[in-house]
Amino acid sequence: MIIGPNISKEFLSDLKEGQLQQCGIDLKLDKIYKISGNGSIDFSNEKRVLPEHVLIFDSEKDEKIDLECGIYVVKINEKMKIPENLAGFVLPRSTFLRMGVTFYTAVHDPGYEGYASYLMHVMNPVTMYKYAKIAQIVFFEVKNPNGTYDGIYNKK
Ligand SMILES: O=c1ccn([C@H]2C[C@H](O)[C@@H](COP(=O)(O)OP(=O)(O)OP(=O)(O)O)O2)c(=O)[nH]1
Repeated sequence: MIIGPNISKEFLSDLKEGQLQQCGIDLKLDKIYKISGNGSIDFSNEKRVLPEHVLIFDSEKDEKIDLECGIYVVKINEKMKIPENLAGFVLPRSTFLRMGVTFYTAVHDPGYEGYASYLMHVMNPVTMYKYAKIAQIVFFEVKNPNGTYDGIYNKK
């Protein structure tokens, strides 16, 4: 069952009026990065190397950005702290899909704390303004979770 926004709003910081949806919560754009260089990954993560993320937009300083087609990494403005019995899933706002833009996202684990990042695929040029609402997070209960998240992206 989805945990409704009147409960899940407690897991997110910096919420403004107008972010609560019917079953989830809209997330705001904070920063946009270009990916530069290659990544590397193996089974144990020993050989994990992340490519460089080059900052091209910061909502704190910039008003808007015109984005060409391509892929970008976006960081959201809300700090989330997920309870140990829940997980979060993020979907793009349908407005972005209608514009030819989407976000690829992974599982937000029980116990995760931080500012999440998503891959943004711009398939049709778009102008984005600071703190635009980009995607929606919904939370689900996890029965018998296998511990809580304590990986390299925690508290980032
Ligand atoms: O699209 C997403 C999905 C999740 N997260 C955050 C929350 C999640 O709990 C954490 C780690 O995600 P995941 O477990 O998928 O990462 P990993 O690549 O397996 O990293 P690790 O080796 O630290 O588990 O990153 C994001 O920033 N973006």
